[in-house]
Order: sequence, then structure tokens, then C-alpha cells
Amino acid sequence: MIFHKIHSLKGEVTVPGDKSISHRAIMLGSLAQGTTEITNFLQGEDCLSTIRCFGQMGIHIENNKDTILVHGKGLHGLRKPDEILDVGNSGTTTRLISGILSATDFEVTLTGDSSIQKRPMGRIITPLTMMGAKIESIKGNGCAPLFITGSKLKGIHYISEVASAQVKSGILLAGLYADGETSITEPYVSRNHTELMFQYFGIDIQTDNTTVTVQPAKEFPASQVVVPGDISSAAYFIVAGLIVPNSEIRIKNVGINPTRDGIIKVCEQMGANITLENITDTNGEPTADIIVRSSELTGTIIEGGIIPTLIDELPIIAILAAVAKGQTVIKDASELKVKESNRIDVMVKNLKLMGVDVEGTEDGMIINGGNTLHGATIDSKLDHRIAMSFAIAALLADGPIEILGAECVNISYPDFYTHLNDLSQ
Ligand SMILES: O=C(O)C1=C[C@@H](OP(=O)(O)O)[C@@H](O)[C@H](O)C1
Ligand SMILES: C=C(OP(=O)(O)O)C(=O)O
Repeated sequence: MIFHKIHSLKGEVTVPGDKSISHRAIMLGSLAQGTTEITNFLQGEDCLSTIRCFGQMGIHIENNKDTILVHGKGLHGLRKPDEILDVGNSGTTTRLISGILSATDFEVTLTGDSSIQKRPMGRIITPLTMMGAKIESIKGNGCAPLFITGSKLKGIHYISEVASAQVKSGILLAGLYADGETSITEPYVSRNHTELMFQYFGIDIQTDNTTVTVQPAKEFPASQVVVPGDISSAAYFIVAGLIVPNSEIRIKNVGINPTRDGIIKVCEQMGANITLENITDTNGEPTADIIVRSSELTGTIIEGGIIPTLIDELPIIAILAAVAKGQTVIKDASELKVKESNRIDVMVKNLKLMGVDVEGTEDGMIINGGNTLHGATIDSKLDHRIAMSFAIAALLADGPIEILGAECVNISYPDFYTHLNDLSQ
């Protein structure tokens, strides 16, 4: 696909439902007793993979697009799938479902696409094994395919080396089945959607700073979940509205949970004109309309505890930094290397092709911004966040940007190009 410079961005956009919350709604709906109704569910390939996996384990899930009905069978209602469970491209599905599969009374093989088969699963195998789970990396390389034998689990207190909501959530889901309390401490607070949704479904869970503790669950009833818009999808339009001259856009109904809103803080730190309106609460998750206007931006330092709150936004933040005047330093973000692609290497390589002064480091990037962006051919490596980031960079480039593998946006935002086109003037 080829993208060109535009004059401005104007109008309103409603981004799709939050990916993290959509996954969790299917999982908890499947484990609840009765029918959970989910609205504004993300119809992206990753969340459809979660639906497919629970369907294979006997959960009847009606996908009527506007509403999803999950006919939950309670905590012990899953049945052994006839075939391998395929998570597609979704790390979230893999790590969260592993926590549940650890506690069943059957064996299962879990795998995914070539990207998933390179992503580290030791971080979930280690704590789940401490709980009594039996998980084997079939190729012995700490990655999927995984062979999981459901077992009796015990509660542990786990200190995680990474601030990862996927690790935390896998452990908390296993903790529902443990014989005692389970807790996890992480170096920084990662997104807390699992905690909020456990609470919403009536599960006993407590958070104390960086430690989360869950009690063994009793059966809990189905509920209704309204999924807020995904701030990680809104991020592309936040940045586009800031960097393209004469722009003003409203992004409606976006989740602004403080464990996810690092992008707003960083933009403000860089001088962005951003306002939040219609702030409200959607089943425990704060949401708002985000209004962005073109702004003069300056570089900044992004490091430490803010990193987990904007981890998926770092590729588009790198584009913002390439346009801002002065230097932006991104540190403490080595997790970027183990996402759908090595997002440090892929961003640095492609930004260089556009003429950006950028250097990759062990745990981030140093970007000297403010120079003209040039046309180039960008290989997305089939990473949705990379494809969307460069589609936004193209809006300012002095020549066409060709994106290879552009269709990978279907993972998290199938209507992305249509929405971008609708806002473009
Ligand atoms: O829990 C989640 O829903 C997610 C957690 C993050 O991963 P890590 O927990 O591995 O950092 C994020 O990158 C991913 O897109 C979604
Ligand atoms: C890292 C991501 O997702 P996952 O880990 O679920 O594949 C992402 O969406 O950027």
C-alpha cells in the first residue's frame, strides 16, 4: 500500500474497542456461570483468536458483531479441545490462556504463527510451574508450541523481573484455581485491566502498589461488559493530529486508565495541545473524548515507570520524536525487542530509510528530530504497530511511503486505513 502527504486532519473518529479488555472479557465470560454480553468488542484477528480457542474448548460464543454473547460454563466447564489451540499472532492470548490451561483436567497443545513461536514464554512457564503446572516448550527453546497438562495448583508469591500485564494476568488467572492466596509483585505497575475486571465480576482481588493478590475463586455469575475504545489505537490519531499542520480531531470514547495513558503524558511533556472531555466510567475503566490540535513539539526523555503505560505506543512515539525539535531518548524499553517484531530494530531501520537521525540502543532509541521526512519503502515485518506508525509518518513525508505487509493492521485495527482516510483533507 502507498501513502502520501496530506494537508490536514479534521473531524471525529471512534476507535475500536480495547484489545486487552476484549480478550479478558471473553476469558472471564467463559469462566463465569451464565451468559455475558460484551459490547464494543474489538473484532481484530487477535481477539478473534481468543474466541476461537474458547470455542474449541466447548464455550458457545455468539459473535453478532455489535454484541458478543459468551455462554459461560463456570470455572470448571472447559473441555479438552479436539485439535491444537492456535493463538495466531496474539501474545496476550498465549500468556493469559496458559494460566487457565494449567488448572484444567486435560492436556492441550498451544501454538501460534511464526512470530508467536519466537516470543519468550519462559516468563510464564517459570511461575506457573512453581504453582504446580506442567508446561513443556515442545522445541525446548522456551517458546510455543507449548504442551500443557492441567494440574492441581498451589498459591505462590511471585516476584516478576518484568513489568508485564500478560505475566501478571496469567498468574492471576491460575490463582483462581490455586489452593490458597496467590500474589505477584512487579518492578513497575503494568496495565491493570485484569484486576479491574476480576473486581467487576466479583472475584476477591487486592492491589497494594506493585503487588496484586487474588484469592481462590468461588463460582461467579456472568455480567455485561462494555469495552472502551483502545488508547493504543487512538495513539496513531493523537500523533497524526499533533504533527500534521492545521489539524483538529476528536477521538471519541477512549480508555484513559492511568496504567495505559503514558502517551498522553509524554505528548503533554513535549508541548502537545491535548484536551480531554466527557470523562466518564465504563465498568470501572475511565474513558474520555480526546481532542488534539497541531502543536509545536520538543524532544523529551521517556524512561522508568512510564514505559509499561505506553509500551505498545513506542513505535508511534518514535515517529512523534522524529518530527519534534531536539532530542528524544527512550530508555528501559528492552521489552520492545520481544513483541510481534523487534520493534527497536525495525523502527530504527525504517526511520533511517526516511532520513531520520536515530540510533538504536540496548533498551530503546535516541532520536534527533526536526528534519524533513523522506519517501521510502517500509517493511512492516507484519507487525501491526509498525505498519500503522509509518502510515502516519507518511502524512508528512516529501515523497510516497510504500508499506509492505500493510494488511497486518487487521490484528488490532481492521478499519484503520478507512478511518485515516475519512479524517484526511
Ligand atoms: O496484557 C495485555 O493485554 C497486554 C500487555 C502488554 O504486553 P506485556 O505484558 O508482555 O508487556 C502489551 O504489549 C500487549 O499488547 C497487551
Ligand atoms: C504486543 C502486542 O500484542 P500481543 O503481545 O498480544 O501480541 C501489541 O498489540 O502491540
